[in-house]
Amino acid sequence: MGISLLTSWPEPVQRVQLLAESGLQHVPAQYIRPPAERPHLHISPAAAAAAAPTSPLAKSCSRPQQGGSDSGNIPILDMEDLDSGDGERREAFLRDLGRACEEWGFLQIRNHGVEEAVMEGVRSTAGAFFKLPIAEKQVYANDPVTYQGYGSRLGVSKGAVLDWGDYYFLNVLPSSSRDVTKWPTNPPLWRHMMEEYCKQMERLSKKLLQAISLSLNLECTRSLEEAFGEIDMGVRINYYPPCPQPELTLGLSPHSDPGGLTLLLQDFKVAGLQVKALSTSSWVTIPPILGALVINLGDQLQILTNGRYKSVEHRVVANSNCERLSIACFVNPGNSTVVSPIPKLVPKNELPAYNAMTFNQYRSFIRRRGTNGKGHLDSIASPTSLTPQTINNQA
Ligand SMILES: O=C(O)CCC(=O)C(=O)O
Ligand SMILES: [Fe+2]
Repeated sequence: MGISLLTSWPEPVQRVQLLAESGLQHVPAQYIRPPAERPHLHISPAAAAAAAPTSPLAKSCSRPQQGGSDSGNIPILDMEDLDSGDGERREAFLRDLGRACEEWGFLQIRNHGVEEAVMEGVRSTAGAFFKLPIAEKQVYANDPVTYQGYGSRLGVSKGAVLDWGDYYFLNVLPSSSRDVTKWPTNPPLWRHMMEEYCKQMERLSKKLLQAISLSLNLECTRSLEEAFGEIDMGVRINYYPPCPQPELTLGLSPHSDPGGLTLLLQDFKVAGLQVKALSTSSWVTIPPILGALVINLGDQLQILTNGRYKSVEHRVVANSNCERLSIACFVNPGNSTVVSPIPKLVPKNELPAYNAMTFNQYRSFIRRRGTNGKGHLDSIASPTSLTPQTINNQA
């Protein structure tokens, strides 16, 4: 891992929103994925008709524009079952949670306690930022050292295929990691909404970590929180403009999230997020559900659980007629926390499946290389658990 950090992007940064707004009819070459990585969109004549400019946006956007299965069985859990005081409902919730973490690495939750007004507030102020004049947004342009601010690419590999999306990334916790100069002052409510949203997300993430600890039968409800150490939290607002040729590109390349737990507020009008089902390796769309949150496990939880719970590859498909906005809150182990499998989860007489590493080391590795499916996690699997294929992939 002896590659030094680049302090600026390897090529001039293009804002995808500007490209989209220029009215171009073809996706520029650097956004075109090799045929095997394209999303195989099947746009039916009916969907194409619905996409005509005169049709109501919400009608044509709510339908996923994709091939493969529609929603599969990505579990939807009701957090009231956890809080109800009814022992059986609680047990069933923990069992379903454990199964979701093992079989999908993804779930949706309802009745999670995050106020609707706060979700709506953060969504609308975050969206309003992207509508500001470009010069105002450029003041917050980010760099590949901290990633904080207004960005358009992940990773610094020169010549990499780019994603059809812009984003805004911020460190939120610990407070010492915040760069307040990167917190927009316009829209005026932006800071307040983000602060409130993140507070509620932090509370919810702790509750989820406790529930996940219980689902694993760990000694103590706080086992995972303790393994995380001081929580590191970041938030990324993803903005995907409409795309003239969504069948050639992706809004976000396949990746697993590097951290602990991701709490995602999807765009409730526009589908686009897809998960690579562990059972079939096919891409499954996560349907937007108003008021629900998508929860997914990151690589650090796969490491801590010695591979029992999974961080699963996901991607975002672009959309020909609708913009899409999502807000991902990444809850991670502390920067200097050394993460390795929890001993109780390593079978007797076996070596841990992953080598120990601080979260900071892991993250900087990914920030240099950009998204790479699950290749980063495979690369720290301990030699005993490497398959010939993963070894070849690392070469
Ligand atoms: O936009 C989405 O729905 C997913 C975003 C995502 O996977 C991420 O920000 O890591
Ligand atoms: Fe992600």
